Amino acid sequence: MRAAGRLGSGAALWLLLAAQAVAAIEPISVGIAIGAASVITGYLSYRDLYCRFAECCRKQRPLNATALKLDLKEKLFGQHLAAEVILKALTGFRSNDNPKKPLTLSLHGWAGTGKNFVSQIVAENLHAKGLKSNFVHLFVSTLHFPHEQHIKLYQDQLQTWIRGNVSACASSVFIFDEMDKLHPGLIDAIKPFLDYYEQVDGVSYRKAIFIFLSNAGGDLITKTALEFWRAGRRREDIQLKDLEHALSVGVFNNKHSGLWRSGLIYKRLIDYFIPFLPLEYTHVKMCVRAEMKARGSAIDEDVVTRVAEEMTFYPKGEKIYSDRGCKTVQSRLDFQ
Ligand SMILES: Nc1ncnc2c1ncn2[C@@H]1O[C@H](COP(=O)(O)OP(=O)(O)OP(=O)(O)O)[C@@H](O)[C@H]1O
Repeated sequence: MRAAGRLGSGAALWLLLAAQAVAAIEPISVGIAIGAASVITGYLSYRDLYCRFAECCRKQRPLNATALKLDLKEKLFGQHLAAEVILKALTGFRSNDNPKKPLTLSLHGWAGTGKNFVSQIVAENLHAKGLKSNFVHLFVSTLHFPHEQHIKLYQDQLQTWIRGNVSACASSVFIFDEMDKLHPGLIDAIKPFLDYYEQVDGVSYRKAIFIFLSNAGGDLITKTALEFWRAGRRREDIQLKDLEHALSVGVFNNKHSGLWRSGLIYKRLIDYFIPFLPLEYTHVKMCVRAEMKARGSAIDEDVVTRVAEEMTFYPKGEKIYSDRGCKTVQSRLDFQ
């Protein structure tokens, strides 16, 4: 939808040069002048101009894979599997102009290992406003679906909400936190949207992204990490194949996973089960340093050590993994 037809290129150039000349004299006029010239010449449509001020869902906004890779490398600690799989899954999905189904990721791990944190990074790389974007939607089980007796109502609301939002923006992102606290069966309401249909009631869901976050499977992930540690093998040697299948089966058979006997698993509609490994003492220290940096403070290694040593580590004998990951680092830092 163009605001005006294009003028001849000579006239267009003249108008832009005139706008620049005005800008040199009076900088405040620059936006208005260039904006007006652009609209008149057809270089910018009303929509382009509008999108400079308001958030727009740009269908073809490319994913900057380099920026995402850098974010994951620099900000996410101790999660080599998650970083690798998320980068691959997102770049593959977004570089495909014609995906056959929406991308569905299921993130698993104990508290404070970075599942919400990574969702935030992903959201920011997909939509400039990140979690605050109108096209990124966060559902929290205990907040949005608290009562077991209202499952049917929640299912209807969820379908309506997702349908409405994908109609408005095909590349919408939906994040479901606390999946392990979701009533069994509820999530199956969105199964038709995750399937390989070209359209459902006139809406295509194929460009949307669904991310599930869950503590379910955390024990299984810890067990594998511990086996590697006890065998003297490097944490970085743990591969997705060491965990992914066991994770999907474990979650499918776990009544408290939100995906118990779920058609999403049965029909293989979840593209990746992504394990978040339990965090070690060194990772906790990295989190403390990152938090200090974010607060603009100088890194004080004594404080870093003090905060890390205040955390509780398990299993009882070896004390390798922080039982809350990096979750209480921020509040502990306040007390130093
Ligand atoms: N692997 C990590 N790398 C860097 N920072 C992390 C990591 N894990 C956690 N953090 C820090 O700890 C905070 C809390 O972590 P986060 O909310 O992502 O945990 P979670 O895995 O979603 O936990 P829960 O299962 O309880 O929701 C994050 O905001 C981040 O600052």
